[in-house]
Amino acid sequence: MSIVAHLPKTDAQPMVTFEGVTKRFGGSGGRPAFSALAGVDFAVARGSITGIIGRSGAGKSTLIRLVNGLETPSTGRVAVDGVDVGALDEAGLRSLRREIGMIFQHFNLLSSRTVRDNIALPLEIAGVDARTIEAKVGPLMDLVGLGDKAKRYPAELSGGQKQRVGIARALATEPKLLLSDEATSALDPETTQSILDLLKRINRELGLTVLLITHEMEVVKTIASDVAVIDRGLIVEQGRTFDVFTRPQHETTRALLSAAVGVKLPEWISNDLASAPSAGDRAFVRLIFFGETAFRPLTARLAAEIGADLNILAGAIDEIAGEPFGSLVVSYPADAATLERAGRFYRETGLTTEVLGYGA
Ligand SMILES: Nc1ncnc2c1ncn2[C@@H]1O[C@H](COP(=O)(O)OP(=O)(O)OP(=O)(O)O)[C@@H](O)[C@H]1O
Repeated sequence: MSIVAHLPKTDAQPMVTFEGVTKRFGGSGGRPAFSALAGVDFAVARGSITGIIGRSGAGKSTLIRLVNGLETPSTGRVAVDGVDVGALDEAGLRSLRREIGMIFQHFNLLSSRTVRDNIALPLEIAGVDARTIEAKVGPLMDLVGLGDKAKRYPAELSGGQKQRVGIARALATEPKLLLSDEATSALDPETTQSILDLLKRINRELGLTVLLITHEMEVVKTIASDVAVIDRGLIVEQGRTFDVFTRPQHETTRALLSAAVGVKLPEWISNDLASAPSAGDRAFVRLIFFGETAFRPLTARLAAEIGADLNILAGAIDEIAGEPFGSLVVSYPADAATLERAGRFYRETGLTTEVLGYGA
């Protein structure tokens, strides 16, 4: 066990840390090795809901399997609550896994067991006595809203109800960390929302840290306080969800988010835009409102600054990790005098803008 395990735990100590983690698969029998993780440094803050997003094959599942010791790093170190996962023996891994709950896309319930018995399973495996199990399972069923379904079998439940059983089962051993592997990907939008509400409530009320991997940007946008973007085995961007989603820096993040955040111009306009203005062109600009700017009447002032020739083409108000965020696409003449006036206005007001291009 690592020496870090003996240090006092503070809020500042992350729940999970990845330090220089690489993971290679294969490489035996003359086959080339494949590098699924290429050097990951990353921390999951205690009490956070942290999302990991990335395209298919980017390394999300590998990352999460390293946390509960289903995989071991080729190099580097993964620690959960200060404990080096790679240094644990079988008994150590068993006790670590009791402290980590996991929920899955396809729920992984045992079809021959009732709701109650599915939730009790991890406690039975841990050797907990029948009376304690009885005392724990009832409140767990109530917590996930299935108090009246104890004797039902998985086949009798909807997808959302099955995931609620999965969540109750994951919480049975009172874990400090919940890993979620695409837990809402098989659910419709309304059911997804109710499961996300439940995860948010569990995070808040039980203080449980949640690490989730997903290809659904909406999931991260709705509940994750923090996010990391993984691309070809590397974390290319990480930070508070609001910051990363409103000001994405990396090309992969921008591509993943393009449909999920703010507004887009219709393609028939955006396809024809040039990167520099020609005579008589208009500038197409996205204005982004957040924090203080979300509440100031800046559009009216911009119109006053630019004159009557301001077109509002698209707009949306959104919420990211509980914070309001608005975006507006406008166009105005791209002559030097107007561009200068608009630029001055953006500098003075601190408004965030993105020039989409120039066109007729
Ligand atoms: N056991 C394994 N043996 C060989 N290659 C593997 C193994 N596990 C994963 N890989 C490869 O590592 C890469 C990352 O896989 P991983 O499952 O972590 O990606 P992912 O981001 O979770 O993708 P998805 O969203 O499609 O599940 C993929 O190219 C995958 O084929």
